Amino acid sequence: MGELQGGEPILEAWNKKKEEEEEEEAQAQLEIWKYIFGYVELAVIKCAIELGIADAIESHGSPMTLSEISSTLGSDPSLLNRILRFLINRKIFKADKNSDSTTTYANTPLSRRFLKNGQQSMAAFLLLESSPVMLAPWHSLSARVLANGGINFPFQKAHGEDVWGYAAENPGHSNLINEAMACSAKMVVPAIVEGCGDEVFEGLKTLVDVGGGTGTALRALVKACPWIHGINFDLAHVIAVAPKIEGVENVAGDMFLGVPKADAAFLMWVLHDWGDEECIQILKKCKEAIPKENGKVIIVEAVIEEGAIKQGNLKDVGLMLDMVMMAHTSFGKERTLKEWEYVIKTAGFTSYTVKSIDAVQSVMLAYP
Ligand SMILES: C[S@@+](CC[C@H](N)C(=O)[O-])C[C@H]1O[C@@H](n2cnc3c(N)ncnc32)[C@H](O)[C@@H]1O
Repeated sequence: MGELQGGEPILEAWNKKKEEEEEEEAQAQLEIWKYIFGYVELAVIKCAIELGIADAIESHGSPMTLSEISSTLGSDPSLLNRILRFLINRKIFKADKNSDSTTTYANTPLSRRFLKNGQQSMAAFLLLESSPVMLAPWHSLSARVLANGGINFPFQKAHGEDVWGYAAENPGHSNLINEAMACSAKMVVPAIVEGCGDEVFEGLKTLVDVGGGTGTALRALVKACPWIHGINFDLAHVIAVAPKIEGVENVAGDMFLGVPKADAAFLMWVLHDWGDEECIQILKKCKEAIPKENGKVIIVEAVIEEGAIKQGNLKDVGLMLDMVMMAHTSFGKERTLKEWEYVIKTAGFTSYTVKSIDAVQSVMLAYP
């Protein structure tokens, strides 16, 4: 009897463990397909953007039937039906049965991110990441990891030069990058202004956006803070196609050689493209460009922090971006707060603060 009483909990624990293992096995068998066919989502969404499905529904102004969408797009209705079925299953579009039993298709907040234009459009970003140029380097990621300190950069291996050199020589790809960055800038700048705009921008007369692309971030910033004169600073091939924006001056140059003088320097999604040594050089050039007494460098980047600053899904986006940096740049990476502190302090800044905003990135203010 004594033995049985002692044996029961052991048996129970053994059964529970077995059940858990079986559950994990079943889950793994389900999840594995997600990874095997992971590319399907990206490819079908790219197809939907190229077809202009969300745009067609949006300009129609109300939900559309399959035949209406397919005649607007000039597409094969049965193939389009299968594309829509896939995207509806992922809740990217919505389907409703009407009283006359016809089905109509509508946009959702998510499908509106795939409109070709508009404040919330992220279509250009998806088209960049799914372009053959950006997909090719992923095939050499393992070679990069095995390089053991040797030079084996996936982007160079695929295209013969780094991403910025390639962009300078391929205007089509450069445009894709500029448009993708503009999508993200349109989303992030309002989050910065809302999250900590007073502290960051008040009192600034001039602000230089280093690696500012075609000026989308400054366009939004000078609109929100009209007392600021913006200097949009980027490589010559980017500035050559930057539009004229009221309150913003376009300046071409190389941030490793020098940065135009201003009350503050703004660096959004620039430092993550570079290794520590390069970040320190860029930050030193920014420090030379701002006043010693009250200048600051505004760094807008993800902070990969173990649970502390950015939680949940946004943390996962930061980790995905880190993989993107590994595939697309030579030494770029997403950094933990400790790693940011290292580059900021080594570049000669005496103090810094970090603000969390409603975006993948946080705002770090570095003071000389
Ligand atoms: C990832 S994009 C970020 C663009 C913009 N800050 C944003 O967040 O939308 C990096 C930018 O750095 C620019 N860049 C790269 N090397 C540069 C250099 N040596 N000097 C100035 N800008 C550079 C690129 O042309 C590109 O516009």
